[in-house]
Amino acid sequence: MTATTATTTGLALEQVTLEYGTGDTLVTALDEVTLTVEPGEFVAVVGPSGSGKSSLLAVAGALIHPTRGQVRIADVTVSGAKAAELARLRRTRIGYVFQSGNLLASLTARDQLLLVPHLSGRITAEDRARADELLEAVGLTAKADRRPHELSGGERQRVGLARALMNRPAVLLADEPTAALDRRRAREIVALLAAQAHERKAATVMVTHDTDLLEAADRVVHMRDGKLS
Ligand SMILES: Nc1ncnc2c1ncn2[C@@H]1O[C@H](COP(=O)(O)OP(=O)(O)OP(=O)(O)O)[C@@H](O)[C@H]1O
Repeated sequence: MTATTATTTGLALEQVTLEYGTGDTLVTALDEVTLTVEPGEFVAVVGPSGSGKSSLLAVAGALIHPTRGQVRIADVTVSGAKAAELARLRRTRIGYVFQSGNLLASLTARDQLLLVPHLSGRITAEDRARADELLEAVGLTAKADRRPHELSGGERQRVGLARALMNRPAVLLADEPTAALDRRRAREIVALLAAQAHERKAATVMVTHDTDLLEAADRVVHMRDGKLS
């Protein structure tokens, strides 16, 4: 097994199997999935409901240990890591973009971003500069002081993307990031995600069931019954 382990500073899943339950209730959510995503590469995972897409992201984001197989995130082998190391890995090397932004209602757009360094300790001048740079990158400089209810769905999702980039993630994971958006805004967010993945060299995986959104991806992989093709 070690001889075939891929080396990448991005994301590598090697023959990953994830099972839920046991016996009669056993579900194989991921079935020997192998996937390598290089830094700066944008991979779309498409597949029907229940095919294992969210399970793939949970494993790739070090949220769930696979039943079998290896996951490497930015050169850290997840199976060998202790809980504290995994928590640090999630906080410092992985960015998540959620379906509907997952913003805190009481915080301005800028403060949503500054919450990331705040949770790791303290906010530095460099963090403030980075937050402003990221808000500019997603086209929200003029709306940095607005709270979520003062932003459109697409704008909220842009804030979610900028927040996911705050910790300079090696791995960027997006779970149906366009679910709450109309077609035009969905395309805009995916284009922005692709551009940021490339520019910031994040190994990026976007899960979607929308085959209209695949043009922006460098690579498309299909998931069916827990298997990738
Ligand atoms: N905690 C769990 N316990 C038991 N089975 C689960 C659990 N989570 C997911 N599953 C099962 O694992 C399989 C894959 O689920 P998963 O959520 O990864 O699919 P998905 O492709 O993301 O689906 P959707 O597009 O509907 O979100 C499904 O059969 C699902 O019912």
